[in-house]
Amino acid sequence: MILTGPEIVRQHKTGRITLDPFFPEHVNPNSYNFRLGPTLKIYTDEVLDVRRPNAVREVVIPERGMVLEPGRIYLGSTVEVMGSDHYVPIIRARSGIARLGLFLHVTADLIDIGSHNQWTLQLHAVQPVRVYPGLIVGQVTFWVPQGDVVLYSGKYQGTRGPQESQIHRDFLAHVSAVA
Ligand SMILES: Nc1ccn([C@H]2C[C@H](O)[C@@H](COP(=O)(O)OP(=O)(O)OP(=O)(O)O)O2)c(=O)n1
Repeated sequence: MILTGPEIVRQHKTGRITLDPFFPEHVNPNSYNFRLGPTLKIYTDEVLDVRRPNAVREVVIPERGMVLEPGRIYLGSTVEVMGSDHYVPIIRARSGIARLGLFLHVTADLIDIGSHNQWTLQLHAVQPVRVYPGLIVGQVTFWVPQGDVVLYSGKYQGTRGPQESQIHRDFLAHVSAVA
């Protein structure tokens, strides 16, 4: 079951949903719009490695905008700190952004219950597209879970701004577990 816009507002008022900052005009019929934060991280190596940390450079998106090129992943983040201990958030692009061929995430739309963060966006452009800091790029939906709730306590908890992949930490833990 997905929450409607008015129900998102109600649950935000009671503190069961975090949307910070909150703007009433960002409420949609069944989602809440979020904005693109001011910084992007770009991997500097051509070949990425799941076993190791991958170096990034950080850029600030100028007010005049920045063109995202195809063939790269740009890690951005939401301006808003969002989350819920009661509902499952799923993030999507706004359709106006999708209609320009800009992906907001690369197959990672699911947010854990209990993840209260500025979430990381994996921006991927089909053709060159100019973006601006604070652009209203995406929307978050909230879904009613069924079953016992276990709150997220993973490696990205408490983060702010774009976060590069930490999957190498899993790999090392896995290797030492099976060795
Ligand atoms: N596009 C996304 C998707 C997820 N997240 C955040 C919120 C999620 O609760 C957290 C972890 O997501 P996953 O469980 O999908 O990722 P991992 O399994 O890699 O991380 P962990 O081991 O911490 O669970 O990352 C994010 O910021 N941006």
